[in-house]
Amino acid sequence: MTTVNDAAWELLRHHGMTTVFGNPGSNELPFLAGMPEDFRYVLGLHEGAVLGMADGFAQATGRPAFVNLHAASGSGNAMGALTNAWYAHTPLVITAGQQVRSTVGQEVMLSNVDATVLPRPLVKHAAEPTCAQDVVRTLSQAVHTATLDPAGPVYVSVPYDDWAAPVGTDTAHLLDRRVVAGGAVAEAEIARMAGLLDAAEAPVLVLGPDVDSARANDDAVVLAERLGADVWVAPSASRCPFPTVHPAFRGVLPASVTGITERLTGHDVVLVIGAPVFRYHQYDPGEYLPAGTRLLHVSCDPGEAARAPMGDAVVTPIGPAVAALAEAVTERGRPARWDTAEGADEASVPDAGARAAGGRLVAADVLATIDALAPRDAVYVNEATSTVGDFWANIRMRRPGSYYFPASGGLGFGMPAAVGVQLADPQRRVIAVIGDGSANYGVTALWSAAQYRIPVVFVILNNGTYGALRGFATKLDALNAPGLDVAGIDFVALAEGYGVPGRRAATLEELRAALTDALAADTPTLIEVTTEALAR
Ligand SMILES: Cc1ncc(Cn2c(C)c(CCOP(=O)(O)OP(=O)(O)O)sc2=O)c(N)n1
Ligand SMILES: [Ca+2]
Repeated sequence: MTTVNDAAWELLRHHGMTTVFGNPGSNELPFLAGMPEDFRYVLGLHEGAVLGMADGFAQATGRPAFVNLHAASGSGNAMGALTNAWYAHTPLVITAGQQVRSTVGQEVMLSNVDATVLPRPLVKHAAEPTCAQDVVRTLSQAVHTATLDPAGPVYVSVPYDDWAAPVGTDTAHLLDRRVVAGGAVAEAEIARMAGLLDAAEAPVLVLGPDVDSARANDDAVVLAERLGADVWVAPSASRCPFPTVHPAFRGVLPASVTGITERLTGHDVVLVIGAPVFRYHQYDPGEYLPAGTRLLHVSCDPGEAARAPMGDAVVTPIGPAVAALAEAVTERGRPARWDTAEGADEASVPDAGARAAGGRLVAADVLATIDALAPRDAVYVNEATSTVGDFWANIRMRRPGSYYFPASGGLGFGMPAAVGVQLADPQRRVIAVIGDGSANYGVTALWSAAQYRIPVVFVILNNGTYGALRGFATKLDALNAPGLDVAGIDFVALAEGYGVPGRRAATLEELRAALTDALAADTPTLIEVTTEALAR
């Protein structure tokens, strides 16, 4: 007899989802007991780490990842990580074990009461099948829903007595379904936008994470070069959609209304692709756009397009849209200003003696040192929040899939996501730059990195404080707020406790030596660097 469990694994294999990121409880064991030989289970010690690893893995592969969590308590632990996956448009199928169907109403131990309510509003869909024979179809629906534009997480709760039940007769149809989005670019709208761009005196591009998710970076370069347009990365950047060594690259827009308006002044048409308009952060009301500037918005997400406070938007798949726009606009020739831009592709190796006040290393110099030693195709996972500006000013990124940052700012993404990205892409070295504050939200990922020999280089920038919050406390006149310092944590001891060798670096020489050794190793390393308390 074919059971629901047999058919579920068959469906996951059909979709190539043969890696299970999980942390089990008794509710999950009847499902996991049937795991076939050709699947691998990646255990995370906290569900936030499990989801972060799956998020990194899915973003790096561009394919849906499979997660198995424990009932309500496990799902609840993952909610913080889910905020990032939701805003990153990450395709995830998150399953959670439910108590025996007939006992949930009594709310016996480990009942996930109102299971489909718990993950909302951070999932595209949440379901608990009404009978065992609908489990496999529900999982099939989850895979397609997670994958269709805009991609995103889906949650399925399954009572554990369903797995042994006989599967329904219709399951075979699910294995040969093909479900694709229209994909046809909105030709007329793209043509209209191309016309407006051609007529513009000084167009400018603002590119977001979905350009990198669609691997449309090269077409974005063609579009910028044909238009002779400078390129900004959209604010609160969670991906790198454009090579930072290209002379058109101007940096990341600040996450403030007035800051963005200032940077866009002088441009009569702004084209935003693959990002919401905009992911503001600090509140400083002002004019959304410079007077006379027109904003055009290309998004794969109807929600983004509908809720924007300004601009004309078209909802369409990002990859084909960038290619179509690059094709449609008129070639203007390379602007002279690009040729005077200093060579962006030379490493800036800092003076070895550079020190901040108090003798601590300057974060920018640490980042420049990492950049100088890293492979040209290194992948970075960044979660050091007060030094994001230093990061983008010092780290050169050339290829798609080079940068990941928590898309909703939910900390605890960095270390787990770095493990997931490195698992997805063993050909490229992953370097995680993590603040000492952020590290504590995802530190158990070190254990998974050690257990599965996933060679991430974790660099902890230890300034002993929640630096970004100190920055906000100044802006918000709240410097007497408590809870802003995290002094005295020994990350080398923590790392070694989880099985990852640790090195301390108090000078740039020590950092260079530790980095060189770490990059030569095929196992994970943690390097703890003591840095200045606030970015310059
Ligand atoms: C899960 C979670 N908890 C708390 C915060 C609040 N928070 C916190 C606690 C920050 C400080 C991070 O400190 P860090 O040491 O990682 O980096 P910096 O010192 O460079 O800011 S930034 C920020 O938004 C958050 N974003 N996410
Ligand atoms: Ca810090």
